[in-house]
Amino acid sequence: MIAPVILASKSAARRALLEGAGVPIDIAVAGVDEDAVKAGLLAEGATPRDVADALAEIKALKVSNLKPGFVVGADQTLEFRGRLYDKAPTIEEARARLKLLRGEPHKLHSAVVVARDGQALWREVATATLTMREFSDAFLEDYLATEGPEALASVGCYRLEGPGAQLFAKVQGDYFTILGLPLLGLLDFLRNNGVLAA
Ligand SMILES: Nc1nc2c(ncn2[C@@H]2O[C@H](COP(=O)(O)OP(=O)(O)OP(=O)(O)O)[C@@H](O)[C@H]2O)c(=O)[nH]1
Repeated sequence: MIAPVILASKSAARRALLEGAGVPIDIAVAGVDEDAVKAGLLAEGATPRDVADALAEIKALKVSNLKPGFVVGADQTLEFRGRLYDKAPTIEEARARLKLLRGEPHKLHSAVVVARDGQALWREVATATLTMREFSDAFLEDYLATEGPEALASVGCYRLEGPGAQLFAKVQGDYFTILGLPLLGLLDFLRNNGVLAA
């Protein structure tokens, strides 16, 4: 029996991706004050991509100092016109966000870091570019009524694998990256380190 990998994330999508791929995992939420870290990094001029990488590392390192074995930390940031956007806290803000992104391309930066015993061993940051179509206000209201609080759980106010697919004209990038985890590189690391069969 191989030791489970620890996923330092509360993300249901990340858990589903790993368990769906057959990776035995335990969950340990890092409890990092992400807003404070993000504000500090942005004040120093960090890019949205850098912020995702740094947060993934902080979460992985924090849990790896507490628990043995491989610890996976992850983070995803949304970049629109060079600016980082966080999850929308309310449906009203989700509405405003989707109207902002309507008809335009935005980027999702998904970072993953594997750590063990307080040391980062491997990392990857992958970026996808998604272009929303010019959906109507009426469509948006139906979408928000259908998606409800789920729209607040993801950084772009959508689940690509769900009703969110109807928001898009074009998607360029890796599906797993969009859902929040550069999975294929992580699976490669796990195979190269004896966790998964090669
Ligand atoms: N199901 C789904 N989730 C998505 C999609 N795009 C982004 N997400 C989720 O949006 C969230 C991005 O926020 P993060 O701050 O990286 O992660 P989190 O959910 O807060 O969880 P932590 O790793 O504990 O920080 C992640 O849970 C992603 O899995 C998508 O298309 N589908």
